[in-house]
Amino acid sequence: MTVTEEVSNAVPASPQVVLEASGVTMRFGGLLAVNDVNLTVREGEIVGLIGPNGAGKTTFFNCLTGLYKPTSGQVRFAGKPLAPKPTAVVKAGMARTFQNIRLFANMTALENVMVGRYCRTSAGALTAVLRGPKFRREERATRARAQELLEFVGLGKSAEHLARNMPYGDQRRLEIARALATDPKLILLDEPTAGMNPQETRQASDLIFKIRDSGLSVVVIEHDMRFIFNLCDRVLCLVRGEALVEGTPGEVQSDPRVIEAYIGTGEDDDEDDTPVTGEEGKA
Ligand SMILES: Nc1ncnc2c1ncn2[C@@H]1O[C@H](COP(=O)(O)OP(=O)(O)OP(=O)(O)O)[C@@H](O)[C@H]1O
Repeated sequence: MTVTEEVSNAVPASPQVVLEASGVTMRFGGLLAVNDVNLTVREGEIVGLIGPNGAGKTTFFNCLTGLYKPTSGQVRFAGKPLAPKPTAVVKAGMARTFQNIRLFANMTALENVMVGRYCRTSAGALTAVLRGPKFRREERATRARAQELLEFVGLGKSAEHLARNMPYGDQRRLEIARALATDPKLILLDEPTAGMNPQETRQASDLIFKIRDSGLSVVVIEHDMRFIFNLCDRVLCLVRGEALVEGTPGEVQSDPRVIEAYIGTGEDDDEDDTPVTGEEGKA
């Protein structure tokens, strides 16, 4: 067999596992908010986390990102156990946004992104106070990178706008830019389209594809089913803290247990979040 034949017959290497959560459980007193949930995220994947209100999605996110120390279970990131501390999680290469916007309202868009960048700069407190050459060099680089990220998310022209004066959809993009400033390998987005109009939602979807194409993995919580099923490679549905179904969007959206979980809550009464089936889901 020639070398060429050997190469062409080789099984393509499967993408590396970035995040591995096993048996994650979180109790609040007598309430079991997350029960023995597993999740694997590979390089370049977009994974959706769905479930009715109170299913445990945000609690699970908080366990993954070090805000909560799970009652039991383990989170491994890039092959290593992850300390349940937000700073360690960010340093390891995981960034997130929150369900409610958490920007520095009285800072400009550029300054907000620069704050995200500081976890990757090395100037200590003394250097910062003395404002020596090293500090000034790093500050210039931080500013340039922040501007680059604003352009990436489509906010290049808003750099000097105060965060509080920006339209809602732009504030959400700004949060994403700030999270990207930490140089993550994986970004977790908690309801990135909440409160957005259909045009902003489409733009959010394009932005997430662009983030994935730049080499990151993405985990996203959303109630908007069309958004999730058109975006994700894989979807995990949580119900009452437990993993109900995990699979491709096609598998999850047609699973009767998922449909029942949503209809049972009456959540789709006035929101457009009924699981959609077949071609209906392909916007
Ligand atoms: N800090 C906390 N202390 C006590 N109970 C909590 C806490 N955080 C969440 N819970 C409870 O845990 C359960 C899961 O809540 P969680 O916010 O994770 O659900 P969710 O799926 O993100 O819901 P939603 O879609 O409404 O945001 C709920 O019953 C909630 O009331």
